Amino acid sequence: MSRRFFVGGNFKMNLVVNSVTSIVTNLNTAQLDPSTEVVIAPPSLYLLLVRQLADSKIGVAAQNVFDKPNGAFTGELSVEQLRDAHIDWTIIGHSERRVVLKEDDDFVARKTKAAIDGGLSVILCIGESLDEREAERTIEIVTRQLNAVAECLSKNQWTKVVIAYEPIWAIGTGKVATTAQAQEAHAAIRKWLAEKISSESAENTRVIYGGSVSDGNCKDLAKQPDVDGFLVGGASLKPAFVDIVNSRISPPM
Ligand SMILES: O=C[C@H](O)COP(=O)(O)O
Repeated sequence: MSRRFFVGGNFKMNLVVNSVTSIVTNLNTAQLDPSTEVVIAPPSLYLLLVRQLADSKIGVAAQNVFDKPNGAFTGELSVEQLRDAHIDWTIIGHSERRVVLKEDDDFVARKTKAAIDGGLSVILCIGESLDEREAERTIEIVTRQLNAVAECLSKNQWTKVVIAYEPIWAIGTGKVATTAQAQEAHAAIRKWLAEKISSESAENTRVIYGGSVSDGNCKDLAKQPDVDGFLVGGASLKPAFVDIVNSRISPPM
């Protein structure tokens, strides 16, 4: 399999200068599986600091970006500003922004296009609510979310996207999807890539899982054939993050 395992740490609206410095310093000195791509997403206030502190092997992501190039958009950051700060990644469409800040599929798609056109790589978050899962609408919902982005992107741009499948009911709840639930959704997303985008994209676009990933459940999830990594929230603030990055290597005897 040619897809490089990917582990993102989404710090969300947590940490202050001292704690963010200590987390990044610890990551710099930790033994991280070199075959795993690691990208951390601090609050925007700390992007410059984290980019300066973090070892070059650790990628840095914004948690969001705006779809306009510049202008009177109070509180927003542009793609150009992120690039200027040597930030190569952004998360887009996290459910906390979709639900709390009412970002719809079209806005998420426009931001994804602006980010990729401007040279960023994107961690594109999709996922269903508990009601939607119970109504067996998971595939319908993630397909709708992906179709909106597919309307905006050219087929070859999907290599710049990491799709993060994050069932909303599993985020921050301690209620992780079972390995079977995760694999089923990921396989459906890969099928969508094959049918809607290209066989090349189905082969190369990474589909990662997010939602209560911990050092206790990551190994089994990582064994699933269509799980190419994780987007980690709460556990990315803890030493357990290193174990999640290293989830595909056995602990020393
Ligand atoms: O972006 C990360 C996800 O929202 C998962 O968060 P969590 O690991 O705290 O459940």
